[in-house]
Amino acid sequence: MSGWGNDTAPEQPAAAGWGNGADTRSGDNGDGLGASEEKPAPPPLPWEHREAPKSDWVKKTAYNYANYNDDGAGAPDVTVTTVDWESNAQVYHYDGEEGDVGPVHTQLETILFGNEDERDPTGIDFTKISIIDVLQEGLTRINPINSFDTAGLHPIMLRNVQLCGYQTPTPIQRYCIPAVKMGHDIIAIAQTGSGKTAAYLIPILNQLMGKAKKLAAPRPNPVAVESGAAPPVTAEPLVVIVCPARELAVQIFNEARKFCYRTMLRPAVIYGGSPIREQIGQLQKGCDVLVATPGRLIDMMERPHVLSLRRVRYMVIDEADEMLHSDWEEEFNKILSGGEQEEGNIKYMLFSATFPTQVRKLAKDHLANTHVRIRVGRIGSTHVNIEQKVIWVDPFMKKTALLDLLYDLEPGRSIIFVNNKRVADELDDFLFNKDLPCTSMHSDRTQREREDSMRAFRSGTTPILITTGVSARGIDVKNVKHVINYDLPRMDHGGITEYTHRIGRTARIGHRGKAFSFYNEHDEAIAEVLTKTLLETNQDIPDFLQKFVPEGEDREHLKFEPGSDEESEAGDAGGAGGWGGDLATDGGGWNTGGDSKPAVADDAGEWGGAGANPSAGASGNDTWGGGGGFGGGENSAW
Ligand SMILES: Nc1ncnc2c1ncn2[C@@H]1O[C@H](COP(=O)(O)OP(=O)(O)OP(=O)(O)O)[C@@H](O)[C@H]1O
Repeated sequence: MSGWGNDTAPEQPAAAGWGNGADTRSGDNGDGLGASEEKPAPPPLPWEHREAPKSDWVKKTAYNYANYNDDGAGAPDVTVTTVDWESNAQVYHYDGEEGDVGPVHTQLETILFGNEDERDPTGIDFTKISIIDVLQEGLTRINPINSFDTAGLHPIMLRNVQLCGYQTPTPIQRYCIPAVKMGHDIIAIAQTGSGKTAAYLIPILNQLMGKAKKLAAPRPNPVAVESGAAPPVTAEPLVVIVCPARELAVQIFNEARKFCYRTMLRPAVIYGGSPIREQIGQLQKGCDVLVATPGRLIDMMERPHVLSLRRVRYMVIDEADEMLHSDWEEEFNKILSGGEQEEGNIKYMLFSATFPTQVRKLAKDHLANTHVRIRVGRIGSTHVNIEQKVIWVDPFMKKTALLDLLYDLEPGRSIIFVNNKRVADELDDFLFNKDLPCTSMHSDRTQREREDSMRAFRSGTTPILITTGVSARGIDVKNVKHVINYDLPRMDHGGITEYTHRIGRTARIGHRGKAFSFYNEHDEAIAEVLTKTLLETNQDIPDFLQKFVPEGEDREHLKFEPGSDEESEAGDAGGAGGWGGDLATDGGGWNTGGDSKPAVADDAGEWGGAGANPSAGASGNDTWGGGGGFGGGENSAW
């Protein structure tokens, strides 16, 4: 077995995959898993007989239930080596007496930013991330920054950016940093792994540098509260960041810890599943930047002595399309009205990699008329650095195929997505019994198990993570080399949007990665939009998807129709000037790269290079795109 789905020049038939449907899907090029004339389909070996090659996967590690006894509920004879909750991670403690900027704390600096020699991001391929078209709409045009050095950042913020190892702003950062400075509400849409978190954290925190004392509630040094020398305070954050998943909240909190370093701003995170009293304890030491999942946020809002939103200046909704979903509507409205502030007092920022039309319309209702909308690439597009393979695997062959794939791949962090919790448990057992170093996570697990699982995956102790969609969005783990869709997302459960988020766990910020998806006749519903998604970044189209390849003009200018799960803007494409679904043809907006081809264009040069001139492509026409785009006019999709 030499490779998986390594198929093919277009004129050659594509790899067939694992299955017994060789008659219709035969003729692979001999290096995939499927049937071919030279190499007939292997008989379905029972996986029990398969042995791991002497590969470099690390040794498997069993879950340590001794670590799990955090609430005193476990067996008394178990040695408890409690791992703390992520929400208790160390943050910079300013001393109010010291002014706006605190002194260096060498030990914490290493905890937050890692060892000095690990901070340099060399090895990242920045050329392909530069790309593409950046489109903006709104009453004001934003002049993008070209470097962090000239972005007008407070010296401490600039230092924190350098400590993170960021040398050049990503496209979304180039626009968001000045847009926040100008005081706009923002909707920002950019591909997975393109630095959206820093795109809001850096400018928002920068705006508050030096003003925290004036804006924040007076409060004692948090250390004094911790030691009991001062009474607890009510948390009155200036910034609230809401996101849909616990792991994501923790991750954003960890980013916020970095950018708050040596500032007066104190970050905290609250999320469901972990002891509320611990999180209340954190809030009562004071909090300026609060990261939260919606349920826990509302819970805390109902305890006015613990949390008040009356001072909030910035509200960020991360993974905004998910958050604006009808399931969250009630929570969302409660959160938005929780500050009871005068209109205009709070700046709203919505971020995501995907943003179906319907949800964007809803989003617009919450924002000021002066908001700006920025998008990098087609909404919901996948990144060109991800090599995507779709492999035919009959349902009963999935385990065998997975095993083969894992044995065949170069060992490295891999995420396996499944569609239900039972399958996640089952695969975890199955792979573990095959001596593969795996862990798993889903929403039925306790929060302790979820955190342990993520920690083990992040650290590389268990480089294989099996999970449901709970981890599809936002999770940023370095060096995820492979994503495997053991099950493709169903159209009624996220569809192509979920696919985009799932595979976006690899190839982040200029790295490369591979995404494999097992496909069979049950996945036909997603086939058409999946095929177009593959075509968009010039991926190989296997035989069994060939019938979904659009023809002629439609092939040249791929249209992502509304009504598909990943909504596009057919209505406003083709010159209407909105957020066109077809970057190659729509005249809307302007691009930074001087090249109006979509993300596959690889010739856009360095970040911030050719794109320095924001009027390039605008044709000096104020009504960008020829009608309705500018200012969200009537023809706009908004
Ligand atoms: N300017 C930069 N230079 C180098 N690395 C960066 C830069 N900005 C962000 N990063 C890093 O890129 C990674 C991805 O960023 P982030 O998680 O914010 O992506 P995202 O756009 O929010 O992705 P997703 O849509 O999947 O949530 C993070 O590890 C972050 O630290």
